[in-house]
Amino acid sequence: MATAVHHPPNPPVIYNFASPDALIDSLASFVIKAQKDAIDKKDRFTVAISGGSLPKMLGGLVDNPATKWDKWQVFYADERVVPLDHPDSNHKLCTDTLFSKVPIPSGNIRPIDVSLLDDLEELSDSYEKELIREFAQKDSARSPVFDLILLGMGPDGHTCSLFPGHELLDEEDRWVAYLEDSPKPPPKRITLTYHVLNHAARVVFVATGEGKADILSQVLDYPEAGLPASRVRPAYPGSVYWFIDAAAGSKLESPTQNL
Ligand SMILES: O=C(O)[C@H](O)[C@@H](O)[C@H](O)[C@H](O)COP(=O)(O)O
Repeated sequence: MATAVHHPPNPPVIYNFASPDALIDSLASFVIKAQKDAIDKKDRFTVAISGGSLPKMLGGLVDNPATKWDKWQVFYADERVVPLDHPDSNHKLCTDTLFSKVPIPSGNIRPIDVSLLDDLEELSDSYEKELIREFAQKDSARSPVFDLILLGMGPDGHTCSLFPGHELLDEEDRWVAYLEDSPKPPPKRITLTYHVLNHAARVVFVATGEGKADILSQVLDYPEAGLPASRVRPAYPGSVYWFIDAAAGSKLESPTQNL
């Protein structure tokens, strides 16, 4: 009987750009390539997207004829527990910044169920069920394999709503979890867990600006410190990519590549 070979995760690939504008163009090309791979294989493209500065870095997809929006199935990597038209909502941010500018069918975007805002456990369960419908039922998979997860990183090394020292860093069973004590406001959020992040085919982090330089070095040069963003290491053959600009990369010791 053949023995299963345990392959270690692929090392992070770090793409360094002279400016945010150059990054935006290359990121769009990367996303289009991932989209093509996914559609060729299964005629749909599953994407998770975070808030913060990330959505505006996807501007290269607007008016881009290669984007097949009707094939996208979009989930939120994390969401603040607020109404969808609230200024803190990641759905509102992504809609205002990106989705309102492109022909994506509204049914292809999965916001949280706002009838459950008062019950975080029910809310995160219902979002997990959305993922189960998308992945377990369509792909007959035991774990969700997103084609692409697009993430930012906060100044403390958090990603999604996974914060340093928080008990959710050890959540191994849930696909979606909730927290009521986020150190970044607002306090109530739901988030994808590492179970989901580390089963993805591709995770892309985007980090730009001098303000990210110190933490980027800690996350990438000293992964053993275990900051939340360092723990995103998709299982083989998945990969994690970092799209950074020169300012964010100014303190980095790890080797970077041009794209
Ligand atoms: O809901 C959120 O707060 C975000 O999803 C969060 O995880 C964000 O991506 C990081 O905090 C980075 O934010 P910036 O890109 O704005 O630095």
